Amino acid sequence: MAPTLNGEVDIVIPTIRSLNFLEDWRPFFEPYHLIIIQDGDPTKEIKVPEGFDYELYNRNDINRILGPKANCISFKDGACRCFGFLVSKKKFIYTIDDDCFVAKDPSGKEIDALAKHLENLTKPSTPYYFNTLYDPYREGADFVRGYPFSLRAGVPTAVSHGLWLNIPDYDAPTQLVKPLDRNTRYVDAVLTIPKGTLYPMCAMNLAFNRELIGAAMYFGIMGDGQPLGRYDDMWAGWCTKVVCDHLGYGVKTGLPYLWHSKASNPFVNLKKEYNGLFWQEEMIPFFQSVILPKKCTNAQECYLELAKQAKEKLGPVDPYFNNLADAMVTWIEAWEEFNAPAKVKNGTA
Ligand SMILES: O=c1ccn([C@@H]2O[C@H](COP(=O)(O)OP(=O)(O)O[C@H]3OC[C@H](O)[C@H](O)[C@H]3O)[C@@H](O)[C@H]2O)c(=O)[nH]1
Ligand SMILES: [Mn+2]
Repeated sequence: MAPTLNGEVDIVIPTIRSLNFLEDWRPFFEPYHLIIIQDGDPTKEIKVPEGFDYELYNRNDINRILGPKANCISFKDGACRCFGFLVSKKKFIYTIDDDCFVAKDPSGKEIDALAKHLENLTKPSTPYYFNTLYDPYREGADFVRGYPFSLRAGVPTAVSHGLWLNIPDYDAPTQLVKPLDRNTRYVDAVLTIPKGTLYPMCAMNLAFNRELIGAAMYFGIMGDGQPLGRYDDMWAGWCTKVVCDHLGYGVKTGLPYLWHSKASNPFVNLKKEYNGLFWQEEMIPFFQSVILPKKCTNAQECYLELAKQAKEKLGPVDPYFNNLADAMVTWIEAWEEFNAPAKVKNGTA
């Protein structure tokens, strides 16, 4: 188990509701610093349970801190969470939704999701050759026969994507036709997503190495005033995976699980994600075809190149993508304002 890295971790929570869920996480989260992004009406008071060390930002704060660049941070969408990624100074970020609670493993033991994410992030990934016994660095497992020794050191892990029991993260059409579906299947595995493969990244239980990939973990312009919503984490997932593949970092998915307690309204969701259901048939082939030049040697440089290609290739699909590409550039400008560009070479920050 990874050591407690509480000096190197920020927990980022977007919220429009109450933060009572933190009581459930208190044993695991109390040693850590929270960055709370209050979305929606800034005059509404958000109560944080006693005993937590936190900073809280509402829309007025975001506008005051970023000035004109604030227009790259979404309003009335969970995508606002990436402001927390921007202002953090820590090496690791864990982001969690406010309707997610502590899950139990099949033995009935409470799952310390954050500790498992930190373990995932501090152990290597294996994107170049699939290990059929899954995570080879796990206690009681290893590389199987036929696995090349030249690849057994693995690569640095940039993203740890956790899963959810109970309410599954379905898109609106699926949720509308299968409202009673509950995820009861606990799969005891952590997989490295192979190089060249994209995946639908969900932000409700997500951790990443901010120094390696933070600059590319931008959640786009979604929600209020935008023709797209609920594709914030999808866009960030596609961008970060392409950047990780280029820079030689790994992305893991699987354990840890948490308990997703609440289904959002599928009718509201359908309106938010409607364009995305069509556009994803264009967005995904775009990311599958992206080639980043060798001169891009860190996440910021890769991301600016991605913004350029997204404007060229997706702008003709809809003018929204021109605005999104511009917002990606603004994000990097803000990122570099807040963080002296981390010159990351060979995966060590
Ligand atoms: O306008 C908003 C709406 C929500 N939030 C915060 O975002 C978190 C997710 O919200 P919620 O749990 O209601 O939505 P889900 O459909 O379950 O979430 C999925 O889709 C949206 C996101 O991508 C999310 O990561 C997915 O899990 C929650 O903390 C809300 O308080 C907001 O800030 N502004
Ligand atoms: Mn939810």
